[in-house]
Amino acid sequence: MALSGVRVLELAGLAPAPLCGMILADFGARVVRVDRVPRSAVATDVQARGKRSMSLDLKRPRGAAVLRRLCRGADVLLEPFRHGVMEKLGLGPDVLLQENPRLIYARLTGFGQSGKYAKCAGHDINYLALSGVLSKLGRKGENPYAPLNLLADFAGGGVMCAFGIVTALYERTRSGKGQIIDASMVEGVAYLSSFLWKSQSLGLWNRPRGENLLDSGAPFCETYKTSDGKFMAVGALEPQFYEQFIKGLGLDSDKLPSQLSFSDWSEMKKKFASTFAQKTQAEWCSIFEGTDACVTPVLSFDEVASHQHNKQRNSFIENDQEEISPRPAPLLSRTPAVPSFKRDPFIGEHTEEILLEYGFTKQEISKLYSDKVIESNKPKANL
Ligand SMILES: C[C@H](CCC[C@@H](C)[C@H]1CC[C@H]2[C@@H]3[C@H](O)C[C@@H]4C[C@H](O)CC[C@]4(C)[C@H]3C[C@H](O)[C@]12C)C(=O)SCCNC(=O)CCNC(=O)[C@H](O)C(C)(C)COP(=O)(O)OP(=O)(O)OC[C@H]1O[C@@H](n2cnc3c(N)ncnc32)[C@H](O)[C@@H]1OP(=O)(O)O
Repeated sequence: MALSGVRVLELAGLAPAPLCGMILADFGARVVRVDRVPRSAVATDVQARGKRSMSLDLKRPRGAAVLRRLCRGADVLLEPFRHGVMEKLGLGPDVLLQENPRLIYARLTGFGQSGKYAKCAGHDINYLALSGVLSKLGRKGENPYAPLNLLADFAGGGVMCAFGIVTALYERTRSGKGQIIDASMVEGVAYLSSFLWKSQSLGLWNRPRGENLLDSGAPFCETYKTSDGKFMAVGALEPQFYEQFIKGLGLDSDKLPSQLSFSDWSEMKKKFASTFAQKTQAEWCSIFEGTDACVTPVLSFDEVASHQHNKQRNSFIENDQEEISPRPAPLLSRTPAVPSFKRDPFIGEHTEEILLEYGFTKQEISKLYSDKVIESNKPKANL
């Protein structure tokens, strides 16, 4: 796999860093999640595919010293705390990079390592708001609306940070040097929205929120309810595709306002809505199948893995616990990601094997156990 041999230490965090670590693991990195000494062995990290877990108390000076030693043998450290937490633990980048100049020290936060909000708590919606992007999201006449925590946490955070790490790893092959990655989710999601910024002069966003071409304003870029209570998604933007969409609906384009007649959009939506309401989702699927009308069913999580197209591409996988999840993307032709099919690790399940792997002796490990600096949670065998 592309990242085989890369050793990553991921300090346990909420949502974005776990995704970042999972992406690296899917593509072959050996990812260790460093958990706290737990109250329970069951982790809340649901994005732990392919990771191992060790349990380490970083608040104890000897725990921090263990992490320093681990970092000497690692390629990447991924930390998800607000600015200042690592420095307070004596684990700031100046310390760790001095001990291992090849280390890539990735800091994944909401507000970044500087600026007046650097030490403030926050979540996806706050970062999205500060990036300007939230102001663009929402339906006409309604308040801005955050689409789950997908944009800032995952796209602008986890994925962008993974990109930074891979870029730094590539650069290190030339310079031999590590570096610090300051991955701010505000900036990550703002960068992701470059198209919005750079297309302003095209007049795409002149109208209020929810009244533009791509923000649920246009009747040909919308979802519609079908007679069986399901939905169809329409993205018939270009005139040639719009023509096919109108044809599929069984409407006469000569009797409709022109596609880009903004003032008629809300009437056109009503017309399309009443048309879609006359047939089931399956009926609309068979009408639009094989056309360029850009009309697709809105699938539920229950339906998505068995949809013919997704099945043909094996886009979803099932692990040994019969849990279905998306296959890692994108597909690399020679060195594709090979996700683990095993269950997620318990907190501290691999503490001992990881420490041995990083050069600790059995005696050192026993002392750390007895001093409660580390903990182990081996699953009991089912005999
Ligand atoms: C929208 C998303 C968030 C979604 C999260 C949900 C998935 C979960 C939120 C609530 C959960 C539920 C709830 O807990 C109740 C149930 C509990 C049950 O166990 C499970 C079911 C629950 C229903 C549970 C289910 C789910 O888990 C929830 C629904 C996001 O936006 S995520 C993005 C958040 N932002 C960032 O990541 C940006 C960077 N980070 C930060 O800004 C802060 O970390 C953050 C997120 C604001 C948290 O601040 P906090 O004060 O808690 O932490 P920090 O200041 O960063 O400091 C960390 C401290 O911890 C110490 N520490 C770290 N590791 C160790 C260690 N190994 N040993 C010892 N100590 C450690 C560290 O030293 C810091 O200590 P100090 O505070 O003393 O400096």
